[in-house]
Amino acid sequence: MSVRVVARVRPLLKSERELDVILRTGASAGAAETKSQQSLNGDRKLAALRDRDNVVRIPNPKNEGEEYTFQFNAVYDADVAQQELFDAEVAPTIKHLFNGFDITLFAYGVTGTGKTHTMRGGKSLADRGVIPRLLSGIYRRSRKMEKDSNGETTVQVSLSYYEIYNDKVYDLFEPPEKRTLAGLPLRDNGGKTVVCGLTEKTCTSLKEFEGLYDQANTNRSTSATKLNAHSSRSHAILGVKVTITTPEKTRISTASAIDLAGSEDNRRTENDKERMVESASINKSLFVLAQCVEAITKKQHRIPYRESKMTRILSLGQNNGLTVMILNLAPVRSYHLDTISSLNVANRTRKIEVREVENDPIFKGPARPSARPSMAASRKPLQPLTASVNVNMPAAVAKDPTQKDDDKPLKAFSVYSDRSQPKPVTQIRKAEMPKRTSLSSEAHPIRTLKPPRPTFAPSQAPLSYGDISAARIEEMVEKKVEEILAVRAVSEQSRQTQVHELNEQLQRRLEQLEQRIEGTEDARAEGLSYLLMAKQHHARGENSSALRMYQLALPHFPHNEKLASKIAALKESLHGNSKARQSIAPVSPPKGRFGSMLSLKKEPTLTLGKRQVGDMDDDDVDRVGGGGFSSGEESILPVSKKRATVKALRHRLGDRSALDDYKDPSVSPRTIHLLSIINSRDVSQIKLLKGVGAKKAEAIVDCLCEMDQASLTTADEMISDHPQFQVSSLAELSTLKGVGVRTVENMRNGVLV
Ligand SMILES: Nc1ncnc2c1ncn2[C@@H]1O[C@H](COP(=O)(O)OP(=O)(O)OP(=O)(O)O)[C@@H](O)[C@H]1O
Repeated sequence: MSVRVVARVRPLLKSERELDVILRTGASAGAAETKSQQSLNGDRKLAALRDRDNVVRIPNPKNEGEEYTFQFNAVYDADVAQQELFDAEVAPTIKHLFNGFDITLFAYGVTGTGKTHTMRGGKSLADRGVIPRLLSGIYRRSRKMEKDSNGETTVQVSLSYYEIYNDKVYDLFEPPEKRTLAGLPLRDNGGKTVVCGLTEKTCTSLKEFEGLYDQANTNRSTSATKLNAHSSRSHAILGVKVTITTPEKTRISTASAIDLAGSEDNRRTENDKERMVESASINKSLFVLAQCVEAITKKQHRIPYRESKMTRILSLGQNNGLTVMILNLAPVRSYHLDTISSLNVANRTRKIEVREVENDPIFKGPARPSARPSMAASRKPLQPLTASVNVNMPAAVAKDPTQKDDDKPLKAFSVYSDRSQPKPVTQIRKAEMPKRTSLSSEAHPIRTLKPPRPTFAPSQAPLSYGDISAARIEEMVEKKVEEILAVRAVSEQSRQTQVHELNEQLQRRLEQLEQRIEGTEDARAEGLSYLLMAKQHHARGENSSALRMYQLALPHFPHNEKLASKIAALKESLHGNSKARQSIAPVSPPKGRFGSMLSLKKEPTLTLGKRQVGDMDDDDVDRVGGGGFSSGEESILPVSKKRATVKALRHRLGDRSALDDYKDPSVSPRTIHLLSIINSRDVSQIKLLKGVGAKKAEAIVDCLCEMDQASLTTADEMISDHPQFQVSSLAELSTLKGVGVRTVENMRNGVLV
């Protein structure tokens, strides 16, 4: 089953104007069909609840005359009440939770779009959000279940609540002063990511929950930003563990309700230093989430879950059960690009499949047959007979020998063959084969050797073969089987000990590694990431932000002269010292025989201004807000324009010289010049290239900086203005994030030498 993605458009805030509304909602052509199908499937009530719009339309930022259309499972307009959203999207998941499925509900969207309002909501009954309503539903169902079973079934609800703040995990049930610098570590446990040392509180009623939840929320990191007076500065994850115990079994399932922090465009936030760091961390984790979504939908081998704690915990596409994503949207123009970016991520998320697997119950009492066909399942156990049966053995033999039943041997226990595992069976049989033949009631070639049955007189009991009595045979079989079982038990025990020891060793190593990474190396990594951010800001010409980041890095590298002089230079530069500005300016492209950027055609900038939606190709995925436009069928682009673009591209790719250049950069001065511009990491120059806008230029520089970071190990290397990673060919250039063959061709064609 795929992730269910629903969009919710928030109403206008007091500061916003009707005039600026750019989002439109509506129904797609196939919506009616889907609804009638749902009704046919019998879920009429749910179908009625979900009988609503399913499409969001937003204008093309470059051409207001065109609209992009994004289709979701449902779309909730600004006038939709909390209750309505809950009834249609969350209430139906509760029964799955009680059937042993895990459920994940998460709110995603730009800052100030209503995620916290949706998940937590307000204080009044009508304003309550998804989370308190979910708990209310869980308690109601628990009570009913307990009542219907006359108290035989009990349901226990326990809670954990934590936040991921600056990529560190903190327990929200603990006061902030108890937090450690490194936060709580994560572990992989049977395919699930778990937070170690988290408080788990048993909670017996909604009232108790409200007390705990409200108190914990005071521990959550929130602040006022320019875009939201109560902005969440962290991702908050509430885990609701439901344990259902019946006389036979115990089943545990978990509902995770996640209020993600919102992405922020720092050109609009005017964030201070602290907010900036938070914002960088929030944006990074959301960027990783978008990358994970993209990698999953493109079926890539590597999904970068581990690059952020949030994605590791969310494990989108790896988690079992049901997942519902609520995409929160602001309807106004000031969110235009961010909204398109969110719509794209959500659109891709719809295509992610989640395994609909319920958690295994734990049975009480003796071991139950496994649901999975296994050796244990196909094997019938040894069935010991009671002492009284043993006592009656002679009597049984004394029965009328003509009766068919009497042909059956009497034995102290039955041994059944283990068909799918012939080896051990052969072992048992081998040992007893000659004797067993006489005990078998079935036709057997050796049977002829058996003394004729009628010759057995009652006085000859117990049954004997030669000198060996039946009792002796049974005794031998029993002994042999016991021996085999004992050997097996010993080897199983030693195997388990080995596995246990190995697990412990691995655990120890893991802990050491984690301590290294999260402890001592954490500080250094944090310092390096400030330097990376500084570099990225610097490349974009955002010198004051760059300075802030360098200053934040300083405590991590206190004796680094280069860093100190960098900060001094930036300070001077910001104070208008043109000399200093020159010294810290980003690396300019080499002005060699191929000329400077001045020799570039003026055309790229002009083309960019007039660029139409139809000009977008697959390489444009990250053009807007880092999220990119989906090439999927829901992002509707004018088909004729698409065709024209493809045709033009084919024509260009058909150009021999272009292909030659692609293979060998050395052949064309144009190629070398293009690469020098790219390697300059100068956003202001790169964005002038044909087919590259400011966003794409930033994405390219960010990508190069990240590659630098990957190849850099010291702060000195990081501070250095000499980039480490050099793009050396067009092929290499086409592998950068957000760039593809077509973009490269575009860029190259725009370069004039
Ligand atoms: N459906 C809605 N109805 C009424 N008010 C809403 C709705 N959605 C959002 N709001 C209001 O919009 C403002 C921003 O909402 P909220 O704080 O929930 O945003 P957010 O996405 O959680 O932001 P951040 O990511 O910064 O935490 C709040 O004042 C909230 O009350």
